Amino acid sequence: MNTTKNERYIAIVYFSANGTTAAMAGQVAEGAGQVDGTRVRQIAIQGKDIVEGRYRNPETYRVLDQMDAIVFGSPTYMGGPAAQFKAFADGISGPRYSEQLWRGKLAAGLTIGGCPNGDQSASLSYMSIMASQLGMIWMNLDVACGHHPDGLNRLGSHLGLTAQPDGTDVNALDLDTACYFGQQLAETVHRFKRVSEW
Ligand SMILES: Cc1cc2nc3c(=O)[nH]c(=O)nc-3n(C[C@H](O)[C@H](O)[C@H](O)COP(=O)(O)O)c2cc1C
Repeated sequence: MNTTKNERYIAIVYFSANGTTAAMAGQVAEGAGQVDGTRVRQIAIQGKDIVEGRYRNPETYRVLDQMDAIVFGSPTYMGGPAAQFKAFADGISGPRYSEQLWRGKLAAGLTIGGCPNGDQSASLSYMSIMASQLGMIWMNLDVACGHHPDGLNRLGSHLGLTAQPDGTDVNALDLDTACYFGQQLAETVHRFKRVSEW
């Protein structure tokens, strides 16, 4: 990957079976891409890359090595991240853990569940613990529920993004929240880099 000094790189790596997590990932990418000098990659975790329960696509991890920030995404299944996401997470082990290769990168999480409180926070908790094991810096959602003029963060999640489908689509306010979050994340990445280079 060719990198440019002033550009910042964000990846959203997610699993989605039916497209709603993918729609949230797309909105995060949209928001992040609105910030000048930000390049965004979306990486879908594919079942075909999971062999004997472990994610085996080294290229995904190599791309993530280059990023300034990584957003982790999974639907909530049975009160936690989907098995496909966990297979990806377990595949991070090795030097990325033992040598903390992702130390100092920003991390964030997104999830979706069929219920307004479908224990989605358990998925976000898992992602934040995983990020802390890797030495990453967790980014929260800074919108007070019930106090945003446009109704963002209607589900009242601060640990990360949660969402709920409205029929087959994702609720429009949840998509707007994801777009806002992507923008905030990108701005934070640029701020962080400026401070660390100072
Ligand atoms: C096996 C399974 C378990 C699920 N468990 C939960 C759950 O614990 N909480 C919840 O709110 N929704 C749950 N759901 C609903 C999904 O999270 C929801 O349909 C989501 O939008 C799917 O994401 P996707 O469209 O990206 O595949 C479950 C769905 C499946 C298939």
